[in-house]
Amino acid sequence: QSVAILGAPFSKGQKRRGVEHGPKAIRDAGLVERLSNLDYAVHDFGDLAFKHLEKDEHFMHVPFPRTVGRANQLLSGAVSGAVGAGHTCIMLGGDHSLAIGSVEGHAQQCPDLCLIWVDAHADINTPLTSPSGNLHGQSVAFLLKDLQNKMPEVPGFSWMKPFLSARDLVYIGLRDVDPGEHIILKTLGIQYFSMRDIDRMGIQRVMEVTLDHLLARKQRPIHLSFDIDAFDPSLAPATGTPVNGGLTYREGIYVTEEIHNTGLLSVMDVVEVNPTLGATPEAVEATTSLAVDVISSALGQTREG
Ligand SMILES: N[C@@]1(C(=O)O)CN(C[C@@H]2CCCCN2)C[C@@H]1CCC[B-](O)(O)O
Ligand SMILES: [Mn+2]
Ligand SMILES: [Mn+2]
Ligand SMILES: [Mn+2]
Repeated sequence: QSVAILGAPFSKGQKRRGVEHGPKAIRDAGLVERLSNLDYAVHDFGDLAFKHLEKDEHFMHVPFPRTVGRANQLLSGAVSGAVGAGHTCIMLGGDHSLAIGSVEGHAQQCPDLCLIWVDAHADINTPLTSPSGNLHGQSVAFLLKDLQNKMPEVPGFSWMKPFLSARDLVYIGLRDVDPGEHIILKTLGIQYFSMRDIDRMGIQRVMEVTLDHLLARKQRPIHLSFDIDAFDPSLAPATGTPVNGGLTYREGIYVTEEIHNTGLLSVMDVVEVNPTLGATPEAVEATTSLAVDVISSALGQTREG
């Protein structure tokens, strides 16, 4: 059992400073020690070195398209290499635009992967529907074959093409979905469990239906893309787009325990931890230790010893 840690100190998928410090903050919260205690051989690959491209004009109202595209091209190669070397890979963000490269690199090794997106947001805007232009809110749209006819050619992304089918994706934790995203979710028939669904069904049933939807027909590798803002802001305040009414600690841990128990977790992203946005050091520490807890749980740390 070996795990690779990949730091991705990147922030240009959104406009707030500080999320590039996420990887260091999560490591400083004791990630390597916690995973070593779980009997993993831990390979910390350090942080990727992202170049900021000089000329990188907006595409429509989308900022830094070439910088984001190039960062994801680099990340894709790194994730592909780590998975190809037989590691379970933990990608530490950085903003959620990094999921483009993380999932794409994973799919190079595991083309039949399925994707579980844990997030307050759907991150499925296209450049045409996005209210902000920020690419961290468009990541999924770059991955889906089903959206190809709705996506313009964004400069910086010619190195990749969409590969994921809508049926191979499930969302958990949605509570702030833009109108354009809602239309896409409904049109593509994407399976999602909003916070309302969690209130109605309970997290146990949500995980049962999620894993049945994705794995009943065929067992295959899981990519878990975990946005820390899926948690209630009272638990994870140090993040860029907090939304009230999020996952409890126990719901989040149950999600990752169930995913661990499939034995199929292959890559996990933990993104949008922004240590500069905590009001106090305690708020930052709460957020970073929560990130370490969910990673540990996804990798087999149990509550029952
Ligand atoms: N859909 C969004 C986008 O900008 O595309 C708009 N939203 C912010 C907006 C604030 C006002 C009320 C409605 N929501 C952020 C989200 C992206 C989150 C990216 B993630 O990686 O944090 O999930
Ligand atoms: Mn601008
Ligand atoms: Mn997100
Ligand atoms: Mn989010």
